[in-house]
Amino acid sequence: MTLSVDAKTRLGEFSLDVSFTSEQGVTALFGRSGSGKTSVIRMIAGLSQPDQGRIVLDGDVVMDASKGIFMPPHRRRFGYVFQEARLFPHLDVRKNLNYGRWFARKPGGSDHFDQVVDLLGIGALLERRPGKLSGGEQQRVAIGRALLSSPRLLLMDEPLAALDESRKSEVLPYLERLRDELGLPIVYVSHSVSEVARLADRVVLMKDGRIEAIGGASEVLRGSGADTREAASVLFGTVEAVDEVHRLTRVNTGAGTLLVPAEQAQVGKTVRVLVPARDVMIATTKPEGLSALNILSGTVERIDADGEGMIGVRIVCGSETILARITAFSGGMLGLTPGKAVFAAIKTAALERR
Ligand SMILES: Nc1ncnc2c1ncn2[C@@H]1O[C@H](COP(=O)(O)OP(=O)(O)OP(=O)(O)O)[C@@H](O)[C@H]1O
Repeated sequence: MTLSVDAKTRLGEFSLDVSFTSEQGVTALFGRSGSGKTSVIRMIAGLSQPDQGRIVLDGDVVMDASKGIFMPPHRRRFGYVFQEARLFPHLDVRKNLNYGRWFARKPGGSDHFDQVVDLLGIGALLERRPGKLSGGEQQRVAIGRALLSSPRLLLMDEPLAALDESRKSEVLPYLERLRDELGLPIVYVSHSVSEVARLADRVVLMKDGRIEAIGGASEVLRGSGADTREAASVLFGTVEAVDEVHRLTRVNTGAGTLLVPAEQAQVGKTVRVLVPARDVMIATTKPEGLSALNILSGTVERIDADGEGMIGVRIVCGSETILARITAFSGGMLGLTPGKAVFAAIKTAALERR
């Protein structure tokens, strides 16, 4: 599957000019509020039309401004999930889900219905109306409704943004299952580093209506997060052991072995570990008597000042690069320069299941 998007347009004062391709898996459109993410996903969906450009899915031209081609949204067969679930309040969950099937060119049979219901864990909710569901449950039903329209591509615009933290963590594993089990390409709009780190295969970083970077999640989040305060490293690793007593998981990564809070990981599974740059401390001698569980040795590769009194220090640890964000003052005190041997003490690392 290849989605190629080329679009140039003016929206009032705002000018948008983007060009990217998205392959199989999850492509995140990532960036600060107002960077243009929603505008791009709306153009892909056919809910708005750019002044210039072309949008093609696997050779099927859904929009070409120069040729006057504009396929209406329902003919594109792209599923769309919004920030709010937008379910029909007077219909129960089953009928809301069936509404999606009416839009399918070739609706799947009851097997497909059961598969989607099972994938999203909504079997017990079928007879309830949306008013009797939590926000997370409503969103899972909305995703189910989109899937039952048998889309060629799923577009999701901040599907977790309206949920509180505990609801977000309830829905996230279902999004991972979607990604891993259905093989349906997904374009996912988000401004959350942790969501992107956890879900995205490829990240399109947007700023002021332009694309600032495109690449793998680790590369883009480490290189230049949408906000440098949120920059983070994403390390891929394998679960080596789980310590249920201390609720810790030992993960082998290219940077070394890390102990990460999590008690439900499966030994042998590939996982992602998110290390926020602001939670990495740097020492020039191996620290002792420190509460941080993970201390990695490495070499400073590069130092970037952000103009706000902070520096981003890229440290090569084994085959990985970890980003630390510390004050320029501390950097000066430690005499950090490229090539210097250092220790990175990681205060918090979060396991992002894969
Ligand atoms: N129809 C429109 N007319 C005028 N300006 C618009 C229109 N649609 C969007 N904009 C402007 O375009 C800019 C980008 O908006 P957009 O919603 O795409 O950003 P975003 O990155 O998705 O932001 P958020 O995360 O807050 O949803 C904003 O400044 C917005 O005000």
